[in-house]
Amino acid sequence: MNQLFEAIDFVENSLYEQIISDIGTKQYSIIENFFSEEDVLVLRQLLLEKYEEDAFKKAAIGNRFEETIVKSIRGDVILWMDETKADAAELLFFNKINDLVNYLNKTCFMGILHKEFHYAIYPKNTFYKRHIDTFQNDDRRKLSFVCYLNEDGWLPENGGELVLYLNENGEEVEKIIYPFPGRVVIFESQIIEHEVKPVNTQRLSITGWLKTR
Ligand SMILES: O=C(O)CCC(=O)C(=O)O
Ligand SMILES: [Fe+2]
Repeated sequence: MNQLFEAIDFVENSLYEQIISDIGTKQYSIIENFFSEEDVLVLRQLLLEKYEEDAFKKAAIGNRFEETIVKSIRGDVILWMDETKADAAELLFFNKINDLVNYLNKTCFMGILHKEFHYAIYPKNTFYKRHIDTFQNDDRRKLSFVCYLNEDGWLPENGGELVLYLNENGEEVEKIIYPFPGRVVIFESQIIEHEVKPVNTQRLSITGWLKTR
């Protein structure tokens, strides 16, 4: 009986269906205005406040001794988000994410049980070299999620484009994505190599991963 209720309760969401179909066919999806202008404004304000509080740590891939190597790979500054301590603006963010996750689990049996998100700032002249988002011996990251919090009027000459390296019929193709505010990019963490090109102007975002187990 419960199952019957759930089936009747289910409302198809065309945006989520588009994401599912994109990921199924090309392993990535770009969604414009996943977050409204208002949402972006509030989240950007919050990110900048936290940055000023100096809460951000230099993004690190290894230990201190590897810092020079790290800098030559990635130059962003990150702060992990904590859903259990989320304020109103962050709750708004997590509510949208959770809604999407529930839909994916219900319709595609994706088995997403965990998630992790961090704010990121790329100061001028920083970048993130070509990489894949799964660590060795850890394949729990299923979908990568990036949401851009830049100001309106972000120009291509500001740099900082996300480049996805796609395989189309055996050929490598570069998909260039500008970090326009409100835009969200979702892609298969285990498959898609990507990089962030050098930025000429501070670049703001939230990045996260939807994980199994
Ligand atoms: O900010 C982006 O566009 C991508 C960031 C990224 O690749 C990462 O943090 O792993
Ligand atoms: Fe990445």
